[in-house]
Amino acid sequence: MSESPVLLNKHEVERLLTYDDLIPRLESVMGKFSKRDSSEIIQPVRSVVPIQQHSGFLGVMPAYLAAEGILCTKIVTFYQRAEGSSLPSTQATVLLFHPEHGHVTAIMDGEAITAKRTAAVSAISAKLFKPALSEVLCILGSGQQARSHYDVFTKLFKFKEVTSMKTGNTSKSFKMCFCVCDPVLYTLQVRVWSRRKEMAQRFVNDLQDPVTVCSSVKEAVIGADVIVTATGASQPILFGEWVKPGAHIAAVGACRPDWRELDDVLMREAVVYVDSREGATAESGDIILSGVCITFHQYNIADLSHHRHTYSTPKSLFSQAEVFAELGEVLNGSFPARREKTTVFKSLGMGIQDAVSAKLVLEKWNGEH
Ligand SMILES: NC(=O)C1=CN([C@@H]2O[C@H](COP(=O)(O)OP(=O)(O)OC[C@H]3O[C@@H](n4cnc5c(N)ncnc54)[C@H](O)[C@@H]3O)[C@@H](O)[C@H]2O)C=CC1
Ligand SMILES: O=C([O-])C1=[NH+]CCC1
Repeated sequence: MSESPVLLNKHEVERLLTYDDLIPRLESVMGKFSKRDSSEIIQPVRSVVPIQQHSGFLGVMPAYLAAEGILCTKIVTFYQRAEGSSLPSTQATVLLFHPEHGHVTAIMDGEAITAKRTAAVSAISAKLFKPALSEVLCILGSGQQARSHYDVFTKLFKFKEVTSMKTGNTSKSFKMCFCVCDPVLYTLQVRVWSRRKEMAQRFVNDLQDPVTVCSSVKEAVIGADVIVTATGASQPILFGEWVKPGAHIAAVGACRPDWRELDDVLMREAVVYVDSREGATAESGDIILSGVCITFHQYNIADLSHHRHTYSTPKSLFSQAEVFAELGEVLNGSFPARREKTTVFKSLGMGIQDAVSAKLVLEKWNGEH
């Protein structure tokens, strides 16, 4: 007879799941996933049931990680809620199974896992793609994801260190200049925007450090080095013309094929990374619907020799934004991190991320009992 499953509530999961432990596990599993070279990791694209009547969706996200002995599924619902609704728009439960015998070993809250693992993956993208000197972080949205992103981004990137030079006397007999490498700490500036300013203000009131509340997306993003989009928007809210060249955007919302957070200009100009190519091409409106304009100039070779073009009118086609690489392909060294460019990391969420998070929580809980 199998033992009863361990039951862990949101409070317990939040306590046990720390970013310091989680980030290396996510980096490792995403790097392995992107190798696609074995049956070691199985993760189908999320199955989604639309609940049209109530503007919601039910998603099932299974994953099997043979080497780690993890068999898991998350069941998640996500809804488009009215502003100020007291109900969470993303709710989830994670089940861990015994891979050999098939019984359920743990049932745990998936809201905390979803909030933390999504933010941790965005933070990994920022580590790889943000400009070297990043001083301004902008968060669009003020819900659960906005908060977890604030927490992990300010934990990891709170300060940048630069070196200052000092001169002084070292001995009585002669004067000498010496240099001291002194770390100077600059506080990362954080800006937040939300559809209703009072929601952004409420978000800020819960924080210890100063954060600027902005009245418009444009005001919030101009000059920002790192931008997190974590909204329920279904139409673009972030426009490429406002984005500082070289900035990094972690795009977390718009997880339906007909939803957008980012406009075509941004999708065209940025180098686009995703968590999973299959997930992104099935579920991301920012990728599926973004019209990238390709212009062809056709020449007649014979006429070229006389310096005349047969077709002087360019012909244009529209195609989807190109996915440059998966985050895991950068983590495993197959693709470069093009930090010098404007970069978008389009996150949809992956079952393997939930699976390693849940395993970590269970290990920690087992360690305490
Ligand atoms: N990539 C991933 O792995 C995950 C993505 N998500 C997605 O991230 C987004 C945020 O999720 P949560 O923070 O859990 O939701 P939430 O409901 O806690 O926060 C949503 C925020 O978006 C704002 N918002 C809603 N509709 C908007 C609109 N039309 N225009 C501008 N702002 C709007 C709300 O005011 C609120 O600030 C959702 O789209 C959700 O589906 C959620 C979990 C994981
Ligand atoms: O990965 C996830 O859990 C979700 N992505 C979009 C909504 C929920």
